Amino acid sequence: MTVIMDGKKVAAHLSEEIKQALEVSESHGIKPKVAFVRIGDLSDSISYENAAVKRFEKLGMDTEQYHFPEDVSTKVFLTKFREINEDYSIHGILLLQPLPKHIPMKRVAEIMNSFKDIDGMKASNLGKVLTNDPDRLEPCTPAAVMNMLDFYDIDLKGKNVTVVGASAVVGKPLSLLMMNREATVTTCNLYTENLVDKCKDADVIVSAAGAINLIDAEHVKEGAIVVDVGINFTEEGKMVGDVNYEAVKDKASFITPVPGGIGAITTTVLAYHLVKATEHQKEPVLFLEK
Ligand SMILES: Nc1nc2c(c(=O)[nH]1)N[C@@H](CN(C=O)c1ccc(C(=O)N[C@@H](CCC(=O)O)C(=O)O)cc1)CN2
Repeated sequence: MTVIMDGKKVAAHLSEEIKQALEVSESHGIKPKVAFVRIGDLSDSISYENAAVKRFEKLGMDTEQYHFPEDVSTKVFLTKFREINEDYSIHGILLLQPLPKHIPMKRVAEIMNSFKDIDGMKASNLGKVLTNDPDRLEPCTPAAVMNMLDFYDIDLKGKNVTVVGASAVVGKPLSLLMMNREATVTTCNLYTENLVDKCKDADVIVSAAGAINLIDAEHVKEGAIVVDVGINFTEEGKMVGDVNYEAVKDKASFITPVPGGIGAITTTVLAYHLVKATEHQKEPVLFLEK
């Protein structure tokens, strides 16, 4: 019998922890506030931002949205981004990705204070994923995958994991998080030759490549755990993942649906990171460190 992993249940569990932490913050007179920063109007970014705003408001957190036109100059954008970063009333920043090609991600990341980096995009936070330093803010989507596996008591130690997708926001940090749990990880991308061969012996397959129906029954061994991180929209506007869910679901022992799987946890992890970020910023000495 396949277990359908329920992202809403995991998000509800995490929300309870957030509510308790918010009570503590509020007792110190602090209300966490997030800034969403988006350049351009990519539909993926808009959907993510809208979903996140809804989640934060539901949890009673303050939000502020900053939108820039696609052709904003680097100078204008970096000046404004610096101001947002230096605003003491803002405890966390989510920069919607991808950025337009002319905006240098490296410079934006350098400006961002590491304690406001609630999606773990800075090299300093990603480095802590590599060294397995627990005092970090990690990218939210990989963290959501780990939350899901933990909630269902899935131990990765010794497991063969194939991660499909090697982006800096999902695939690469997720591979590291799983290696930190002593899994044997193979990281693939859309150009990997013989993807079926890389997947068909895996105990766990995670797809985060952003390609509809990339993972089909032939990729999945009987009893494998299948985690679908893809968020894609069909021409009819329906949200679907990377996995051909109907073809795979009876072969898998555990599977995440889309919607209602990893995507349903990600924005709650983001809110959890905002609470953590706010905690750090109560300590002025820590906050001054970059
Ligand atoms: N800084 C970042 N920007 C972006 C990221 C990211 O991880 N960091 N990822 C994408 C995410 N994305 C589309 O590509 C996307 C994610 C989530 C949603 C959404 O509607 N989520 C819903 C629930 C969905 C579900 O149940 O699966 C929610 O959270 O309520 C839309 C798009 C974009 N940019």
